[in-house]
Parts: sequence; C-alpha cells; structure tokens
Amino acid sequence: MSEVRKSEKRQLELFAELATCNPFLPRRMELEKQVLGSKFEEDGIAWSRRLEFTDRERFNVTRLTDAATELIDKVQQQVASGKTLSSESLKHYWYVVTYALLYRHIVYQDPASLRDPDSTAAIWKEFRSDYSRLVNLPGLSDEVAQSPGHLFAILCQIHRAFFNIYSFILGESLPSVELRGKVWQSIFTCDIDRYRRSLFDRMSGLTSLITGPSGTGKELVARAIGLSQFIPFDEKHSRLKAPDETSFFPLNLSAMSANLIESELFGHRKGAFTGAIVDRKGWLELCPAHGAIFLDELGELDLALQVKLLRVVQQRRFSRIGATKERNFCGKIIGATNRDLDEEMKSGRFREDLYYRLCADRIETPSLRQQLEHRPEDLYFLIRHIATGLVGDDSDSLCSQSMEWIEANLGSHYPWRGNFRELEQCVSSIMIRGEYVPGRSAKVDSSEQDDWTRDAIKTSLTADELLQRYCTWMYFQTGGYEAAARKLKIDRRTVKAKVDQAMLERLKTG
Ligand SMILES: Nc1ncnc2c1ncn2[C@@H]1O[C@H](COP(=O)(O)OP(=O)(O)OP(=O)(O)O)[C@@H](O)[C@H]1O
Repeated sequence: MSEVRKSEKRQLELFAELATCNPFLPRRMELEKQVLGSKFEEDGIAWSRRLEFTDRERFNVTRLTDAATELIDKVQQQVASGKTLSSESLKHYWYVVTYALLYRHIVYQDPASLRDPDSTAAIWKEFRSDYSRLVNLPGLSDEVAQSPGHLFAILCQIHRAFFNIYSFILGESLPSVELRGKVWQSIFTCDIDRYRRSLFDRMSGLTSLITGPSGTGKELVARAIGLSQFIPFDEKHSRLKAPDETSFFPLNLSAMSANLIESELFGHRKGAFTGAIVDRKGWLELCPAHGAIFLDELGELDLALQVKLLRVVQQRRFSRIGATKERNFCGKIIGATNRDLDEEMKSGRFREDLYYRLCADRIETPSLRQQLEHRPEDLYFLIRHIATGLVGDDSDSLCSQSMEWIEANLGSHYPWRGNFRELEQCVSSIMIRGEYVPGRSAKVDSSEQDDWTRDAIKTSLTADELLQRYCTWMYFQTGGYEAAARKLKIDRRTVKAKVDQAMLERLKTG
C-alpha cells in the first residue's frame, strides 16, 4: 500500500508546526504565510494580535481554518481509498485536527463564557461530535490522539492564556512581543506537545520569577500566568472543574510586617498569638490547584520567612502558625522583584538556596525606554490606551494633547524612569493641569548633563565645545535636528555638524 501524496504530507507537516508553535513569536506569521501561499492576505494584521477580528483580519483566520478542514478531508479520503500514513504524518494529522477544533469551536468564545456551565455544555456537545468525526482515522491510536475531554480542557486553556497575555501586555515593539512569547512559554513551555501529554498538571509545581524595573508590568505578567493555569474538564457534568472562587492571590511583601505576611500566607490556629481568636486559613490553603500566589517585592522578604517559603517551594508542604498538622500546597508560586538578586545574595539578604529554587523560569520585563527605542510609535499607542482608560471613548483630544506636550517638553529621548506607571501619571497630569512635572530623578538623572553644565560653569569649555555639547543636549531632548535647530534658533546643518555621537550615546544609556 502506498502512502498519501507528498504534497499532503508536506501540508500536514507545515500545519502541525503552525498548530504547535508559540502564537506570539514571528515564526507563527511565517508559517501562516507558507500554509496559505498566495491566499495569504498581506495587509491583514497577524491574527494573533487581535481578539476581536476585523473582517479584513478574519480573512487569514477563516482561510486557515478552511485550509485545515480541506486538508483533513483530503487525507481522510486518501486513507479511505487505501493509502497509508506514516506514524510521523499521523501525529501531524492529529495536530491539524486540534487546530481545526480550536478554531471551529473555541476561539470565538468569550473566555468568561467557558466558565459558565450552561454555555460550556453547549460548546462541548458540538465539539464532542466534531471530534469523533475528525479523529476517525485508522491508525490514529490513543497514544497520539488524546481524549476529547482532555483536549477540550487544553484548548480552553490555550484560548484563556492567549486572551490574558494579549489583553494584559501591551506594546508592539520587539521587547514587548518577546515578553508575550516568554509568558506563553511560562505557561505551556517551549514544547506544547510535551505539555499536552505530561506537563499540563505539573506546571504549578514550578515557580516563576519575574524581574525588571519598577512599573514595567511585573504584576501583569504574574496575573497572565496565574490566571492561565490548566483546569481539567469534567465530561460527566460537561463543565470545567474550576471552583468559582478567586484563583490569583497577590501579596505585596514590602507593604506588610513579617508577622502579617506569615499569617496571611500560612494561616493560624486559634490562640497561636494574641489576636488569633479563631482558626484562619491562609492563602497557601485557600489557593486552588489551578491558582497562583503572587509574592510581589520578593527581594524584601525577611530571612526567617525565606526559610519557610523555601520549604513550601521545595516540598509543597506547610502548616498553619501554631499548628503541627501538615497540609499540601497545590497551586503555583510566582515571585517578582525589582532588586538585583545577585547583589542581594552577595550581601546575604537573599538566600541562595531559595534563589536556586526560583530561577528555572525567569522572565525579565523590559523598561519603557527599551520598548520606545525599538518602536517610538508605541508611545502613541500606549498613550491612547491610558487616555481611553481615563476618559473613555472621548480620548482623541487627550491623546493628541499628551503627545504634543510630551514632544515639546520632554522630547523623544526622555528616559521614563518610572516606566509605564510614570507614563500613566504623565497623561493624568496633562489631563488635570495641562502639564507634567517629572520627578527629580527622571529630570536630572544624567551624570553626563551634570558634567557638561559643571564644566561650563567652571568656564573650562571653549565656545565651540560648549556649542557642541549644547547642541547634543538639545538634540537628545527634542529627538530631531529640525526641532533642536528651531529651539536653538540656528541652522539645522549646524546642529547636525555639532552633535557629538559619543556624548549622545552616553545620554541615551543614562
Ligand atoms: N506592558 C504593559 N502593558 C500594559 N500596561 C502596563 C505594562 N507595563 C506596565 N503597565 C501598567 O503600569 C502600571 C504598573 O504595572 P505593574 O504594577 O504590573 O508594574 P510592576 O513592574 O509590578 O511595578 P512594581 O515593581 O513597582 O511593583 C499598571 O497600571 C500596569 O497596568
């Protein structure tokens, strides 16, 4: 017996890669193009960047779903007429089936409706019968094809994770795109096939550590990971096995005393300390298996509590304060810090053994400046998001007012030391007062600036050196030769000739 045609085998292979790749990384787009060939709509934005598709964007999504259906039909027909599939191609066929099921039944659902038992039951019914039809291929053993309930749970998780990552983490610059890609990996790893087979219910045992400057979205990343954990599906009752309770528990360690943190996390027994008048469950006990505890400002955790936390992370066991009974912790721990943990370990403020229990899954959030250096247009996009949050649909005028004010007063190289949080404050302040006064550290943080103004005051600069440095400073502030020339009231070419590239570089890197 001969195998199915080469062209179908190649399509199966391509589609399988598409169905299993990280949807946030550029490879996804390349694969979409390869699968659709000339049918790919070039000006359709990557599907993976939208939750609500415009008609134009829908082109590629719909065509890919149709292509998957067509491919499945062709392979089924060839197999029915006596052709065979190698074990490798059978595996690829299975991935195409999972792709088709995801797009035919789940992707257009509001993720919240998948938590509602009534709507889930209806979706599941259709999914189940489609599944039976598509999986009906000789040789597709149970080893390759997973049970419909398990697949349904995984596809719902994929949809939920995509929604969370996409809607929480904004920005189109490469650092933002890569950040979304990494968050996806923290949930599904870099091998989603292995995840589906054996890791889906083990990931909560692995901690995630998020580092990066203040105001760069570490809590958002933690939320995206924490709210996207695997929830099994109960086929008998046609619903996801998730209690309705909260599943993300954020704890800001810098804002609480060591005693309070301990009591919040571990809970206590009645009489364990003054004020413990009743037994109380802590978050380690309340957190469900698909939930997460977020320990913000982890670098500030008291050393004695670090020892206790190490035990939870290592053995997944804990007891309430004042109790001897041991309990299991089933959720996930996510930590974040803006401190340099290497430095903290060197100075003995952070335990090495705890660090080495936390560092397998580490994510670094990029600063706003890194994002804007890569893609200055993001400033407008982020301001629009903030302005919409402040004034709703009437955000156009605040958006342009903010852009104009920032351009005229801060310039395009402004360092945004407070990151996204500072940008939020800046737009709010422009809305209230028509201006923004940067904090001292953001305004005069460049030692380079101190150097040249100090030299000028000390009268140790020649007129030409002074002009050179002043032109460079103005260019740095305004972001363009034209704008700098206008402010200095000199010719643009003079500014261009005077800008000192080495000084400019030092200014940019702070
Ligand atoms: N990439 C981003 N996309 C959308 N919003 C963001 C992003 N980064 C930060 N923000 C917003 O900036 C504010 C601060 O974010 P968040 O609290 O997550 O930062 P953080 O890094 O945890 O800060 P800190 O270290 O001070 O706790 C929030 O309002 C958040 O919504």
